[in-house]
Amino acid sequence: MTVHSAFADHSTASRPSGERSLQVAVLGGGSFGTALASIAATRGAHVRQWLRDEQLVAHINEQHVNVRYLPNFAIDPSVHASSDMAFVLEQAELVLVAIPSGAFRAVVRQAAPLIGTETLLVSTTKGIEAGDDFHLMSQILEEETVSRHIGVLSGPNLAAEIAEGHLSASVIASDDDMTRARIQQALSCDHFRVYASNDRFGVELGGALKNIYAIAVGMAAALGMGENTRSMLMTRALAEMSRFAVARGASPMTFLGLAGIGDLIVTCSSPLSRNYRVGYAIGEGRSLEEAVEALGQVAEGVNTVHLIVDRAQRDGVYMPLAQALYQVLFEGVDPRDMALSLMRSEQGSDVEFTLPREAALDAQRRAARTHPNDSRDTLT
Ligand SMILES: NC(=O)C1=CN([C@@H]2O[C@H](COP(=O)(O)OP(=O)(O)OC[C@H]3O[C@@H](n4cnc5c(N)ncnc54)[C@H](OP(=O)(O)O)[C@@H]3O)[C@@H](O)[C@H]2O)C=CC1
Ligand SMILES: O=C(CO)COP(=O)(O)O
Repeated sequence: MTVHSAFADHSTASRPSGERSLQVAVLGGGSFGTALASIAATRGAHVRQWLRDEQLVAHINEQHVNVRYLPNFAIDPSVHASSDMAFVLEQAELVLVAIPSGAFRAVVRQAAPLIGTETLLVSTTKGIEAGDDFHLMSQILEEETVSRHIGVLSGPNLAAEIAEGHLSASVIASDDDMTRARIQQALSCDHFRVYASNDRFGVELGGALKNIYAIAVGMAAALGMGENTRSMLMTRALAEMSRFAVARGASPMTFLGLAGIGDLIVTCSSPLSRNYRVGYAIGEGRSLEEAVEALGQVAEGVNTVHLIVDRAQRDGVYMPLAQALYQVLFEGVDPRDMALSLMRSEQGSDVEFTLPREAALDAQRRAARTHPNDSRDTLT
């Protein structure tokens, strides 16, 4: 097995000198949690990482490799893994939570008694909690802990590429300017940049929503659809994502940034994305269950699509791509039939923030009334 030492290669240039070390806790031993733990350590922080698998804990501490999630990369040797939550959180000033959405609340609840009002608390998870309440991860952090410094880290961040030292960037979103600035200090290094945003809700929704469309694009790729198709899907996905997020109070501008279009591009383009891989497998003819089982990790988009379609229906937000994916994944609709039906659906406005969708549709209705024989109905 070749173990690259990209983290170590970049550490010397990045480590600040003469500063008191920040105490960082990472909850979660998956690939992103591990990559972030290593980055924080190369920046000079004292890093403890919590995971529940004792064998993996021992391996990380002895071999400095996460054999399950990032087998080919050397973790900064100062990262200390443990399955003891109290030990990991003892004195932690910054806590990064990298746990899938299905287990997020339970883990945060376990950590909560050890988190103070001044602890910086950041979710890296791109999902939505199952249930009727439509809770994002940062809302869970707010509900379950007393921390006054809550943030969300999201962006085009394939963990394996970060681990390899590929130049990457992310967004820290928080209402609190000190939280944003301190996370930027703690995590930015020669191969990882961290930009700031005050639209926590928009950044978080961007990360959760793009997973849905990565499944759809993976499916289209496996079906042999071309680059025009990919581009159309991604751009219309962006329209849908921003429509949904804006209806829930986010800024449309956020979707022009790293946590919007940036993350959509990477997740819809790379077989390293778990969501893309699930879509690809389904496009090749596997069932959803087979695709998820073969992946062996969590593809958040599978649960997110269900929650988004439900919420969009209740709130009256038009989301044809998400709806179509839902029907393919859960109602047995053939993806090719679905593609044709989408091609025959309404053609509204390109960018709704310049030409509102209703205005475009209204003009089409008037044209259809005054020139009924010019073309087929575009509003079917
Ligand atoms: N991987 C990536 O490229 C990126 C991921 N993200 C986001 O970050 C989040 C974390 O991702 P990632 O690091 O890849 O990890 P995963 O989503 O693969 O999660 C794996 C970690 O969570 C632990 N875990 C799962 N269920 C539980 C539970 N019930 N109790 C305790 N621990 C549990 C796993 O433990 P065990 O091994 O014991 O099951 C493992 O340590 C994801 O939600 C993802 O959306 C964001 C950017 C990039
Ligand atoms: O969020 C990611 C990249 O930014 C990783 O996506 P996946 O969860 O699909 O692997």
